[in-house]
Order: sequence, then C-alpha cells, then structure tokens
Amino acid sequence: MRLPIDQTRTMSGGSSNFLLVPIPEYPVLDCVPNKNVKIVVLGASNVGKTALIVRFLTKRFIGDYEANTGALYSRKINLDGEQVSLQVQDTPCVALQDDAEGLYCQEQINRSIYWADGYVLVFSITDHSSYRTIQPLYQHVRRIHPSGNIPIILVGNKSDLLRAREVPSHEGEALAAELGGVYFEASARENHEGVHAAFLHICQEISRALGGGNGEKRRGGLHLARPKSPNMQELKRRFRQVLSSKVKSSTTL
Ligand SMILES: Nc1nc2c(ncn2[C@@H]2O[C@H](COP(=O)(O)OP(=O)(O)OP(=O)(O)O)[C@@H](O)[C@H]2O)c(=O)[nH]1
Repeated sequence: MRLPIDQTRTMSGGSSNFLLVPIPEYPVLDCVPNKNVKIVVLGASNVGKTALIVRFLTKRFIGDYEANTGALYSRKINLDGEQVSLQVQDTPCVALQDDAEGLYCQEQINRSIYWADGYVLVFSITDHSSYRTIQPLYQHVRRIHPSGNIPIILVGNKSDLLRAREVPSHEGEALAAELGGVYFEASARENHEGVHAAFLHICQEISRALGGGNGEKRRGGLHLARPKSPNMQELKRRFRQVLSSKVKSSTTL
C-alpha cells in the first residue's frame, strides 16, 4: 500500500526528504529499557512465606507476621548491573483438598499466578504435608500457564529447625528437578544469605526469560513487537533510482 506523502513524512520524523532520514531501531519514546520482574510466593499455611519476603527485602526477621491477606511489595533493585523494578506478591495459604490431589486456592491467588513472571514455591522442612502441597500447586500454576518455560524455585524453609525435620533435603532436590527448578533450603529466621540467594536466582531466571525488557513477555497477553529494522538495501536502491532519474532527466534536457 502506498501512503499519502504527508504520512510518509510523519513516519520519517517530519523531514521533507524521507529517503535520507535514518529510521530508529525503536520508537524514540518507547525504547527505554525498564524491566519489571514480578514474583509470586506460594505455599501452604505457616510455612514462612511472609517471613521469607520480609527477610529478603529488609534483611530482618520479625517473628510474628499478620495473617496474610496478600501484600504486594515493590522495590527498585540492581540486577547484574541493570536497574530493575521488582514486585513481590505475598499470598494467602493454599491447602490440599480432601482427596489430596486438588487445591483450595482463592481467586485472588489465581489472579496473582496469572500476573506473575516467576514462582517461589515454599514448604516447611518441618511439615511434610506442606511439602505434599507443592506438586498440586505446581500443576495448578501449569493450568494457568499451560505453555512455555515457567521460572520457578522450590524453597524448603525453617532449616534452622533440624530436629523437627520431616522432609529430607534429597526429597526437596528431587521434587525441584521434577518441576524444572532449583531447590533452596533456607531459614528466614537465622540466615539472610540463603534467602537472598534463592530470590536472586529467581530474579535472574525471570530477567533472562523476559529478555529485552520493558513488557516483552515470553508468552501470550501483552507483547510489544520489536519494530523492524529499516531495510538499508531497499533504501539505497530507491535513493539510487531517484538520483539516476534526475541524471537522466537533466541529460535529456
Ligand atoms: N524457626 C523458624 N520459624 C519461622 C521461619 N520462618 C517463619 N517462621 C515462623 O513461622 C510462622 C509463620 O510464618 P509466616 O511468615 O507468617 O508464614 P506464612 O506462610 O506467610 O503463613 P500464612 O499467613 O498462614 O500463609 C511465624 O511464627 C514465623 O515466625 C524460619 O525460618 N524458622
């Protein structure tokens, strides 16, 4: 389709000679990389979801946390030298249904799962039933995001309570491998480093999955297509055509 001349001028930045104006790789105003990393933390009751988030963001362990209604925490972080906007969604607990296959999961959690780019699945090493929640929870996430690679980590929290351990480390590792993620054993109570390493890993995974940043998502939904590069060969050809027609017309005169 041939555009009216006024439109071709607008596309090339208002110049009257649009053939000579370089077309930028990105639209000038939309191109600032501004990666938004969105994480949701999921797990059974009392496993330490809130404690882990608070530990990661503030380096503190408070001890008593309000029953969770689903707080959203936002921070600007520096991830491998890049300024990134991080959002961490805390969630109310999920619970296994009586048949131990399905899940009781509030609608609010489904929305968070849909919204997020990556998942921190938490159980407590002192509570085997919280561990058994993870597989159905993962299946639930998969139903909401059926295609593509889902960045995910598995965290066995409360590793300070060794005497009360009900889930051996190898079970955590095996499950994480099955789900395609990495297993971290952590203690929100005693150790900031372990918690930090776990969150850093998921942030890096998400950042990789997001690629170029600024809303370029790996799956359906919002997808900002990258503008095509100008076809330089074509521009040169058309430029030569214009020049040669000018030369021809001057020689015929
Ligand atoms: N010993 C120990 N206690 C922990 C640890 N993390 C959390 N807790 C305690 O476990 C309890 C539950 O912690 P929360 O962070 O509220 O757990 P939650 O998963 O958000 O709980 P819900 O609101 O029920 O979903 C609190 O009493 C915490 O102090 C830990 O690493 N070690």
